[in-house]
Amino acid sequence: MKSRSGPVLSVRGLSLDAGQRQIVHDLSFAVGRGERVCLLGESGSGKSLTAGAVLGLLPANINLKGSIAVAGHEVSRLPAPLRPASARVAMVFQHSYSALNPLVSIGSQLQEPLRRRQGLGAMDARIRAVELLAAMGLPNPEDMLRRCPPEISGGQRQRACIALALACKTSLLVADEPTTALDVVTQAQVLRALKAGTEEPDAPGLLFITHDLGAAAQLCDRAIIIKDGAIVEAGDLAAVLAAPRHDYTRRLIAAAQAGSIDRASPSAYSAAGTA
Ligand SMILES: Nc1ncnc2c1ncn2[C@@H]1O[C@H](COP(=O)(O)OP(=O)(O)OP(=O)(O)O)[C@@H](O)[C@H]1O
Repeated sequence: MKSRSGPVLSVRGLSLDAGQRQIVHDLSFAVGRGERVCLLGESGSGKSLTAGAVLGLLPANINLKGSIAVAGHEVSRLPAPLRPASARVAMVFQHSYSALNPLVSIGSQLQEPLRRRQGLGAMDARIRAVELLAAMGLPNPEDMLRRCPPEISGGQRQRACIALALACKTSLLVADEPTTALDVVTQAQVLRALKAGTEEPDAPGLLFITHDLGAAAQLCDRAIIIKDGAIVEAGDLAAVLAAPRHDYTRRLIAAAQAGSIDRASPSAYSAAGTA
């Protein structure tokens, strides 16, 4: 899917260090509205810290250089709570429990941002909450509204988290390893939910943080491959899979083929040059 307007996220010359230790080096990339971009790399390559910088949630000991603009606002030095409403970023975490209050019903948690951020009245917020849960492929969304997070499965909870992120109506959604804690069938449901949620006409751009090339291939339009905190390759995901230019990318593809080829886009993988 092509970007529908100017970038909702523009990262320029981003470097992150922890004192003497340089962790992320001079990253530059952009995400357009409605575009799904993966930041893909092995464990420890700097993906989560990059996501933290975009979200305004960096640990206190990490220093930042460079520029991050969300919906046109420069936010690199603004922690999340100080950002203007139009530059807020919604987030889906790996562990769905950490994003939800276990004692409050899914319906109440969903309706809160629909009322506060979208200005909907009680009745319209309830209708929209049901629509969002249905769009996530959740069975019996009316019933889901009444349930509390511990009363539903992990995959259902993660899809409720995606609905909650979409209810915030931000221009950018960051999902950091949202399928890693789930089994293969549930992963596919969550990836479908993310796809559905980012396909509406006014959908947010998605930055999908993952080490799982198979998951990225099912969801994303464009890939940014990161190794040791630096971009080694970036471009249209199908093109990267078909003709990887960097040895590291070839290794990621080979590892994905060896581990989970059945989950990935078969056409992309059959075309992948994995010398
Ligand atoms: N607050 C911190 N202070 C110092 N070093 C840190 C800090 N947070 C992370 N690091 C280090 O920075 C590097 C990148 O970490 P990061 O969490 O961004 O990697 P990642 O690619 O997201 O890995 P994973 O997929 O395992 O989460 C790692 O070596 C990590 O140990």
